[in-house]
Amino acid sequence: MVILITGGAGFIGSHLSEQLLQQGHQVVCIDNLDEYIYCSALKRENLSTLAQYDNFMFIKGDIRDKAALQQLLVDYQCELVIHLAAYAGVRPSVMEPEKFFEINVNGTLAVLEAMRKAGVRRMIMASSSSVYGNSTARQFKETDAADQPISPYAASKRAAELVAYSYHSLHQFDVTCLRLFTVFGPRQRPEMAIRKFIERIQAEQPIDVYGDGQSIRNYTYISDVVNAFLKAMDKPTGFDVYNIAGPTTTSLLETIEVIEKQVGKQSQRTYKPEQAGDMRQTAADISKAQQELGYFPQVEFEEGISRVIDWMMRESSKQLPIGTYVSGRASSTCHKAQ
Ligand SMILES: O=C(O)[C@H]1O[C@H](OP(=O)(O)OP(=O)(O)OC[C@H]2O[C@@H](n3ccc(=O)[nH]c3=O)[C@H](O)[C@@H]2O)[C@H](O)[C@@H](O)[C@H]1O
Repeated sequence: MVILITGGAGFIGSHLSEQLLQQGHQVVCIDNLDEYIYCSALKRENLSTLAQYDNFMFIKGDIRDKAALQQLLVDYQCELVIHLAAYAGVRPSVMEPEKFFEINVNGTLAVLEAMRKAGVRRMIMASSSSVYGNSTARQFKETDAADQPISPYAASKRAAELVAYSYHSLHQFDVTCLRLFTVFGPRQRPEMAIRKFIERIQAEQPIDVYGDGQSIRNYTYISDVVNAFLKAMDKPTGFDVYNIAGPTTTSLLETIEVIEKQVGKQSQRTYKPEQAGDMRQTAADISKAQQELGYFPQVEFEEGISRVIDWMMRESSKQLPIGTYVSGRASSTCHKAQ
C-alpha cells in the first residue's frame, strides 16, 4: 500500500514508518522539520534511519500547503493518510495557543481538504488522552464527554477530531482517531518527563517535579502505539475513536523511583507548582480497542524504561544535540534540555 505520513520525521512517525517500510509498504513522508518544540537535528537523525529503505520517500514541506499536498497524493497514488504532524505538548500550548491551533486544527483541515481534492478518503490520525480533561472517571472511555479540555493543546486535538468527523459525514471519509496516552520510548521528545528525568538523574542534575508528585499517567510504550496504528489499518470503514494506552498507570513519584532504581542514582528533586493545563490523572479503558482492533499492549512500564535507558546510553556516545522548548521557541543552539 502507498501511505502518506504527515510528521513522519518525529518520534512516533519515524517508528511507525520504519515498521511500515519493513512490511513492504511504500511510505511517503512529509515533514517541515520544525524547530519549535525541539531541535530538527533529532528529526534528521530519525530520517537517516528511514532513508536506508528504497520504498521511503521524504518531502520537506508544510501540511498547510494544500496544493502541494494534493499533488503528492495524486503523484504517488496514495491510498491512506496517517496524520501525525502536530505541535505536541500541553504546557507550551498554554503559552502560545494560536500556534497550536494553526497547526493542529487548520493543518488538519488542510490535509483533509487536499485529500478530498485528490480523491483519497482514508485517514488514521493521532489524537490525545488530553481530550478527556480533568474528568473524574476512574478510567476514560471513548463514550465519555470530551468537551471540557483544560489546555489549548487538548482543545486543538479534540477540534481536529471534530473537523475529521465532518469530512466523514460530508464526504464519506473513513477516519480512525487514536487517542494516545503519554507515549514514551527511544527517540522520545526531549522535553517530555521520562527522557528529561533519565538524562538529568544520570548526570546528577536536579529534576523539576510538578505538583505534589501524585499525578497519574497511563504511559504507553512506542512499539505498542505502532502496533495500534497497524491494527487500525485493517479496520475497514466509518468514523471511530479508540483509546490506546499501556498496561498500567503510575504516579509521578513512582515513575521517578523506577528511573532512580534502573539508573542506579538518587534524584535531586525540586518541587514546582502544578503546571497550568496539566491533567491530574490519565487512565484508559482500552476495551474498545481490544475488541474492535485486537490491540493488546505488550510492554510493561518498567521494561519500557529499561529499553529507553539502553537507547540513551547508545545515543550518548553519538553526542547528538538535545533541543528543547525554551520560553516559546526551540533553543537556538539545540544544546542540553532545560
Ligand atoms: O497523552 C497525551 O495526550 C499527552 O502526553 C504527553 O503529555 P504529558 O502526559 O503531560 O507528558 P509529560 O510532558 O512527559 O509529563 C508527564 C508527567 O510528568 C510531569 N513532569 C513533566 C516534566 C517535568 O520536567 N517535570 C514533571 O513533573 C508532568 O507534570 C506530568 O505529570 C505529551 O507531552 C503530550 O504531547 C500529549 O500527547
